[in-house]
Amino acid sequence: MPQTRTIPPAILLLDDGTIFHGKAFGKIGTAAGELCFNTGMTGYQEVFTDPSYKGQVLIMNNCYTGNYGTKKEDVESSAVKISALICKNIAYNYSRKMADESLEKFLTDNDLVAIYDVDTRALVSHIRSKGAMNCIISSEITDVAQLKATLAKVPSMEGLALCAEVSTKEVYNLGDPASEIRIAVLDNGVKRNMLKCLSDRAYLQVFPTATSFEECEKFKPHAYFVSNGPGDPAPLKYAVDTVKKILDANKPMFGICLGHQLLALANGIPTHKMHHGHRGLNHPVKNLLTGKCEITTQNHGFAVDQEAVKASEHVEVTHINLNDNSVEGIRVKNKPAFSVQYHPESTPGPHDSRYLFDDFFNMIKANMK
Ligand SMILES: NC(=O)CC[C@H](N)C(=O)O
Repeated sequence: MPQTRTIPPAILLLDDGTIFHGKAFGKIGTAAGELCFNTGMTGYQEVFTDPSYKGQVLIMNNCYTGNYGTKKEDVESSAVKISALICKNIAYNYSRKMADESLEKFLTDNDLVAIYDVDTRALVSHIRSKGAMNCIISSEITDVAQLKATLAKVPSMEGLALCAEVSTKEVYNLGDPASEIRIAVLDNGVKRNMLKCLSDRAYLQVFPTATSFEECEKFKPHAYFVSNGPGDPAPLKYAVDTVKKILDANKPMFGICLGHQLLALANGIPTHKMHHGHRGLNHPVKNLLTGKCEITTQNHGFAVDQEAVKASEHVEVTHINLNDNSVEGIRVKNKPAFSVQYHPESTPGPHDSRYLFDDFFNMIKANMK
């Protein structure tokens, strides 16, 4: 006899009052956050564990999620970081020889509340026209008034500082201590593959997000790496201060995503909340220094102000997004510092932009002479 499952219903309520009904998946419970969508067809496990997604409820645009199960190594941090998940269809059965377990088991082990059988195309269209907004999902509460009251207490992503919640609490080292290059990593919620791309070629000391420049200097680093991270970059005054000191000391610096936004803020260039962000694996970016196009992995809801970069005496745009012309990369004139808004470590995603790690190491070596 084939086993039958009883799948409890679940409800999704948006800040503007829109309701979607679906089926429960993962943990039976209630969870809330800011709605965002990712257009990638693969890489769900890496996306769910990317610490930059802290505080966000993720819609997967792909019509099926879970087809290839999950694998212990395919994570970008120690646990799932999204607040909740919305899918069209869930694959209970998976097929991949190398997989360890099903997505269902992985999400239940990670206490993640999810809903599926939702018209995700309609939901994404809604966000694309109305903009990012908070939402709540529940598979335990059916009373809409009660859900509305809980949702009203969820803070807005704008102005929210979240890095301290996902950054390392302890300083630790990675890579070969005998390496000629030492890099101080400011962990704002760093993805594992960024650390791998760096520690394959250097000895790293990884610091909690709020570590001062003076404290990092005790490691005697040749360069600084400022990582990705969740939330709004604008309230992170401590990190902006550290980046300013890195620049004042003429130390080579590479920033990714939140690290890019911090480099802009340290140069007096503001950031703003985007209408609905960029999240996916196929965003076309043009490198203005080489004239070449690269297909990039992205995950951000804030952006660097385009006009302010253009007007800046100290900073120039190096990369632009070919979909909307937004700023994708900057460099500081006369300083060894650059950053990109997208994810060159690209797990998941194409490897077109890995050359940026070569650029970083070449810059460090030139600076050591
Ligand atoms: N991946 C990231 O570092 C994201 C940066 C920032 N939290 C944003 O949403 O724009």
